[in-house]
Amino acid sequence: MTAVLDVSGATVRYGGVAAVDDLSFRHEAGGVIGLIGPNGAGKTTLLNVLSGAVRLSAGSFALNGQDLSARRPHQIARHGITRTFQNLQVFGSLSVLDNVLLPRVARGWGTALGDMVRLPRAHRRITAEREVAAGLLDRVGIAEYADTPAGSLAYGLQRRVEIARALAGDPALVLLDEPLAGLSRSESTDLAELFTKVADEGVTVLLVEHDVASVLAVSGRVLVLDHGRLLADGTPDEVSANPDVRAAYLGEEWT
Ligand SMILES: Nc1ncnc2c1ncn2[C@@H]1O[C@H](COP(=O)(O)OP(=O)(O)OP(=O)(O)O)[C@@H](O)[C@H]1O
Repeated sequence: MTAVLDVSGATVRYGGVAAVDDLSFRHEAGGVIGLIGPNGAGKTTLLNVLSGAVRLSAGSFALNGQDLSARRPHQIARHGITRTFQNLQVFGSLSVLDNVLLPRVARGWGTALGDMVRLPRAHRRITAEREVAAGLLDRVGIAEYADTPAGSLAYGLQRRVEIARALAGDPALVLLDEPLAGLSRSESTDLAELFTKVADEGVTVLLVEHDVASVLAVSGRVLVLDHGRLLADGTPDEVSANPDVRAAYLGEEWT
């Protein structure tokens, strides 16, 4: 069976520092994969690699058997890996629906130009895209805010806008970079439930998050990085019981 994600010997060096150091893992089962580790462990660097923002110094990664390690971010997105960012990236003055519609329409820009001379077809296409975008809002639980300016929503709801936009690319794998940062406990619990729902719908979720308790609660598999290397890999129970993991978190918050 082809792995959804196959990371092999992945290494990123910054000068003398290996932010990610000969990291290998395969993931075939879908679901939510939690990626945790102390500060500076290499989590964000790995996410940046998988989304094409950072190039590997050595090694490779493949999605569904296709090596994507030399591809650019937009190509990687087209091949099925999309992401959200640590800092919210919503267009505050645009409506929630337009935030999700925009990347879908932009993706078909060549077609849009052609459409200018075939207006009925353009109208049908935009109508269809709006329906898809509305469906995405419904999927992430913000359908009622479709016409609201995204910037006026509570922080937790803006996170959902970002997730809807990541899902708009029809990904096989979505990378979430600290989606719970800055949220209240109840907002965190609500949003974390969404990750499980997205995974149940068939999109593999790779979740980087400092809130370890939430990661353990929603992930089927947890990878623990330390100094760019895989320190532990297992179920939430296995990882929680691992003394090396607790030692690595010494001085930092552990659940
Ligand atoms: N652009 C860069 N230039 C130089 N060093 C970098 C760069 N990006 C990351 N690093 C270093 O690589 C290592 C891993 O950093 P990274 O941000 O990936 O860790 P992290 O696990 O995401 O940490 P945190 O939990 O604090 O966000 C750190 O030592 C960091 O200082």
